[in-house]
Amino acid sequence: TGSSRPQRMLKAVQKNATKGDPKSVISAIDSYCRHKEWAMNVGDDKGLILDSVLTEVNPSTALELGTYCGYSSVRIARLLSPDSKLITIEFNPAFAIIARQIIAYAGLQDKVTLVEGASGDLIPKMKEQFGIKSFDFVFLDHWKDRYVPDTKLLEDCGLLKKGTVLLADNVICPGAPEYLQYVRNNPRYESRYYPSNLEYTKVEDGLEKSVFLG
Ligand SMILES: Cc1cc(-c2n[nH]c(CCNC(=O)c3cc(-c4ccc(F)cc4)cc(O)c3O)n2)ccn1
Ligand SMILES: [Mg+2]
Repeated sequence: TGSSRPQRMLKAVQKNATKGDPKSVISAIDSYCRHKEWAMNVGDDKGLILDSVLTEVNPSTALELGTYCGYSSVRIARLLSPDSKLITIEFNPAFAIIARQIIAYAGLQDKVTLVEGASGDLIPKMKEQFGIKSFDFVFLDHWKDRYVPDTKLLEDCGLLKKGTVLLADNVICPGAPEYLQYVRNNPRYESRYYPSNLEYTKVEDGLEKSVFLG
């Protein structure tokens, strides 16, 4: 049995990036996925939009749904203030193993808590298990058909507060049409679409930013 795509991505980071340097980890992954083999990281184009929204929000507590190999965990954690934290949820143990190593290689393990499991099971445990009152920022990048149920779950668990920013990847490709419908027609959200392209391709995609109004 050969290596997996995530394992080859980790090898590329260990070969081409500098330990403790998040920027070099991001570039190593982007270069590998653009020139060697595609992978479902948010990527460098949408990554710039993610960076700008994060800089604007400057979250103390951030949640990521869908870690994959940790590319966006590194993008997010590198921009957090000293005492701020990121909790990231990954469903697939094979992805989680790689993500932990990539996050550690970037030197960001103290800012990131990776939790393995399904979003629907873990979101209701956030308060009791991680002492979270509410999230300032949520990056939705997991199964596209979970965007709506998990947003409703975050609301019902009291994990959103006035001003919480939700940023959703892939609203065009693979697409999250029900989610766009939900946040754009809901008076409790102020939404805006940021056009871009599917990671490492010319295919149209984009991010939807939605501010929870309380
Ligand atoms: C239920 C639950 C689930 C999770 C969870 N953890 N990891 C993920 C990964 C989800 N991501 C994607 O499927 C994804 C796909 C594409 C894509 C693929 C093929 C194409 F042809 C074009 C585009 C592009 C992307 O940018 C994506 O993000 N989900 C975590 C917790 N709980
Ligand atoms: Mg994505």
